[in-house]
Amino acid sequence: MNDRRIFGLETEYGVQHWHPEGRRLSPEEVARYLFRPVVEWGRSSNVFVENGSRLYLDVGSHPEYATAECSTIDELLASDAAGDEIMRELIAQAEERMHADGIEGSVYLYRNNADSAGSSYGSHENYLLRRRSEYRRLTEALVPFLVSRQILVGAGRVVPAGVWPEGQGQAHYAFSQRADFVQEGVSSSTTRSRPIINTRDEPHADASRYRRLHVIVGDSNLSEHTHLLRFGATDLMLRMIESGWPLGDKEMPHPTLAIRRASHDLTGTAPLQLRDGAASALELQEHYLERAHAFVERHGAHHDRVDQVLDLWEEVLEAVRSQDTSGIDTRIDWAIKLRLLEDYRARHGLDWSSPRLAQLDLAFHDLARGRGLFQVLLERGRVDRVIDPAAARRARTEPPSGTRAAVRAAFIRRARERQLAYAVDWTTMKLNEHPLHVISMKDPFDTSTTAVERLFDGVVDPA
Ligand SMILES: Nc1ncnc2c1ncn2[C@@H]1O[C@H](COP(=O)(O)OP(=O)(O)OP(=O)(O)O)[C@@H](O)[C@H]1O
Ligand SMILES: [Mg+2]
Repeated sequence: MNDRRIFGLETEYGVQHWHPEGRRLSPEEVARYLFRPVVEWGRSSNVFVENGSRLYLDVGSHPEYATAECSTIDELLASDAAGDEIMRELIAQAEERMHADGIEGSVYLYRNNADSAGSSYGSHENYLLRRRSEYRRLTEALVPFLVSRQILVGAGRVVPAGVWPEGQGQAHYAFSQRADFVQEGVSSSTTRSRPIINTRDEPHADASRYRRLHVIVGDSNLSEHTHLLRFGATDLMLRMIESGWPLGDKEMPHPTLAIRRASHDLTGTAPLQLRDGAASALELQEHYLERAHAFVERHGAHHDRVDQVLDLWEEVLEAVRSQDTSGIDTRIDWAIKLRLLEDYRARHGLDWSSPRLAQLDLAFHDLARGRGLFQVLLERGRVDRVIDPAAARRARTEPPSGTRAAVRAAFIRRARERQLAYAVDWTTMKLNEHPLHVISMKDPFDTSTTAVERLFDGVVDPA
């Protein structure tokens, strides 16, 4: 069994300008300010940066950072944290320029999944698969796992009255931000129909050998442990499916209904319809965890955080089962947020319908240090970390070392040292002045920089 996989995480951010009296800029205007320095050095609002990751502004107003290809979860956590840092730097520069233009107020940056206008934006996971795996079977087998996974790794949401059950229902707290926006199970469209898995076949690699699985159902997570569980458990699921490990026949005929039911039921016990019978989110996850334990016992752990993933998986299920989240409320997003809101609710005697709670929910996702509520908990040591903060700081400029991202970063560094314009995507790189010398990187595990050296030492600076 090949033990290595590529992971990547794409995060779309929400931005908002706030001014107590003056005119507030629209999110589109804010995004344009944010990307001005990017356009100045990269000549585009779609660039690859020095750590090998992609930074861009699509149509609309949600800046996106896509981590470089990572071959371990630790690399992924670091590369992802670097994205938040880059966005903070862009915010600081944008505010300076705005103030220079006479526009007062502050820019808020949110790592969440819905704005006040009711539109949703994503947190997309990417997993490398071998082409030979039966893709259709794999995605079908993954859907019930992904539908129930939100009880592990949802980011938590204050739900206003009238949302669930649809058109009615009291205000309450739910596991997931994204669940109510999901419109399909497995489909090739991302924006129009918002599926759980997007099947558009863009492997960003040798298409005869690889596929890229694009999971777009996840919430934007904040805590490193929640990311660890999200990627660690999903990777274990993929390994089990790829190796034909028996997972039982858990086909889910109505995933969009099931995902809503599971999200709005904090007990984890609401029955979700399967093709044969029904199972709750808790039962489904207990089943997958039992299978994963047996799988790891048979095949051994394939990386050094497998035991931690399995333990955390069990701890979260135990918390849901016992309705006691005190064991996970420093590690799992929905539980961290729930504790904060419950404390506030108790102190002020508030009902879930209070607008104060919806504001705190939003403030939880504010990325500003010293202001965003999750950031403050982190700074006060009330949230546990997985990686050394120094590793996250290094990842701002350094690529993950085990993938072609290292080659891309070497190319970008040398091009920028010489102030040469370049064009890069996930699999190719070239200098605009030397359009015939395209470097192709079809194998995401290839870390050889020979072609980059040949280009710069042989073509750009021949001896
Ligand atoms: N071969 C691969 N297998 C798995 N993940 C990959 C592979 N190549 C790149 N990735 C990761 O996939 C993500 C691609 O991000 P990007 O935003 O470009 O996604 P996209 O789906 O191609 O495009 P868009 O968001 O514009 O629709 C990155 O996080 C990257 O690290
Ligand atoms: Mg993207």
